[in-house]
Formats: sequence, structure tokens, C-alpha cells
Amino acid sequence: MDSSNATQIHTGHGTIPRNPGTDFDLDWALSLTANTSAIERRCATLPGRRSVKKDYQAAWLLKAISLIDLTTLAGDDTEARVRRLCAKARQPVNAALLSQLGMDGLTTGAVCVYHEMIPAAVKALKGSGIPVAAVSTGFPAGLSPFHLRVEEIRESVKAGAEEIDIVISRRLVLEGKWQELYNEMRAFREACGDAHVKAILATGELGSLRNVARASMICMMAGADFIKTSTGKESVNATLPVSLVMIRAIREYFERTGYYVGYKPAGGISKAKDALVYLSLIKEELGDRWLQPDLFRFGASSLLGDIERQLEHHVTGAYSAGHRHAMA
Ligand SMILES: O=C[C@H](O)COP(=O)(O)O
Repeated sequence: MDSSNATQIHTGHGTIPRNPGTDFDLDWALSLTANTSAIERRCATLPGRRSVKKDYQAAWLLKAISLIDLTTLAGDDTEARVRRLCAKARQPVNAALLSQLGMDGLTTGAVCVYHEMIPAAVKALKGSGIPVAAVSTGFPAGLSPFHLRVEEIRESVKAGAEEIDIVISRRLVLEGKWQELYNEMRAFREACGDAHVKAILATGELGSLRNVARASMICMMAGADFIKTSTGKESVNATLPVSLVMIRAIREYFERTGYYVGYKPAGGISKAKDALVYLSLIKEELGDRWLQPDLFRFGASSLLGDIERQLEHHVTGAYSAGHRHAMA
């Protein structure tokens, strides 16, 4: 494997090497299995656990905001909608509330749009440091001609996207064509150049958790910077069992290669309490280092609204409790 593409990723949390990928290793990929009932048992315990402590809930909700790829992926997207979304990414929560919480300057992790909307997003985010992510390669089905899918990546990078969310060919997983999947992912990664590539597996269409584990590993071997569950357009999108399988594949890849790969659950995550469960899962399975925007994102179009409502309740609750205390 030529690792000349390997670069350092500089973040506010230190420098990590970008995943250059490894040689194709079929035995390794096929050694991954998934015990569905053990995975479901593990996931069932998560919502009741307290890795993300209740007392610190507001802080965790603020952390969740910093990890959102704020998304609009609709056929009727307009530049005006994208501009509004970018304004929200720059200032995700009411400024007075942020100030009360001591979090002036908080932004979302990125804004995620279709190719046509990249220029509007780049312009609206100028100077903010918030990257534009573009979905690509014939998103969401990924069934356009291969050379056009590769070209779409190049065009999106040229237009200013710093992150590219590609979709894999699900049929390659369903037909067990692992070498072809590796080659496809490798080509997508190369077309991205310096832009970070997130590999969307569309897990709801892969047939089994074992396929999810193997597809995760193949994409990481081929140089994915992130693996992502879903497009948001499948009938089943991000779930906890799928997340556990993908996260454990990330851990195994890290333990064997020393390379960090990020994780992005996406699709249908719209409640603050669900976001906290995902953060618990990451904290327990991968550790705090993965709870930074360079290694974790939520792909979500409506999560921010619920987090904002919960934060408002929290602050109002804290103030009224303080008020009661002061008047007693
Ligand atoms: O990648 C992001 C997803 O498409 C967003 O899905 P959502 O609209 O269900 O939050």
C-alpha cells in the first residue's frame, strides 16, 4: 500500500495521522462476525446507563451540538434555505443562552449539503472555520456510472467541499465482492485528495450485522477517514446495534494499525436523549478521544432543534431552582 497520501490531521485536540488505509486483507475482513443477540443485549442496557451523567447533561448537549453535521438533503433545497442553515451552524443556539452557559462561539461540526448547494454554503460559512461536507457518488443510491461518481467527488472538492460523504455500492457487499468494494472505496478516497472522506454504508440495506462489520473493515482498509451508517433515505437508518458493530470494527482497526477512523451515525436521530445515548456508547467503547469533531459526527437535520429546546428547559429549570432557593 502506498501511504504517500497519509497526512497529519491537525485539530484543537492534538495531531493524529490520517488513515492511509492498508493492503486488502480478505482473511481479516472475513474474520469479523457479529453475535446479534449479544449485541442487542448490550444495546438494551445503554439508555439506562449513566456514562453521560445527568448532572452534566447541559454540557453534554453542548458537546453534541459541536458534533453535528447540520444537514439539508432535500430535492427542494434552495440557496436561501442553505444560507439559513449556515447561519444556524454559526450560531446554533440563542446567543443569550450560549452566553449564560459560557459557550459563546460554539458552532456545529459541519454543514452537509448536495453538490449544487456547495457554493452557497461555502460563501455563508466563510471565516467561520466550519467545513462544508457534500454528499456524493450518486447519493443516495450510488448507482450512476462509476466514472461519473468519481468525477462528482472531484467537482465537489473543486467547489470547496472539505469533506465528502460517499455512498458505497451495496450490491458489492450483498454479492460478497469485497475486493471490488475495496477498489471502489480506494478510488473514491483518491479522488477526494486532501478532503476527508466519509464512507456511507447504508447499513439498512446490507442484510446482516456481519456484512456491516465486514464492509466497515474493507472501507477502513481502503482509506476511509470516517465510516457512516446511512444516507437518511433508507427505510432503516442509524441504530444502536449497527453502531456497536461499526464502533467495534473501528476499535479493532485502530488496535491493529494505530490509525484513527471516525464514526458518523446518521438518519433519524432527532431527539436530544438519543444523542446522549450515542455519546455514552462512544465513551464506553472507544473512549473520550473519539468524542471530538475530528472523530465523531451526528448526521442530522432536526436534532439541533430538540437539543435547543432541552437546553432552554435546563437553563430555565436551573434559574427557577436558584430563584426558589434565593427566596426561601
Ligand atoms: O446524513 C444525514 C442524514 O441524511 C440526515 O438524516 P435526518 O434528516 O433523518 O436527520
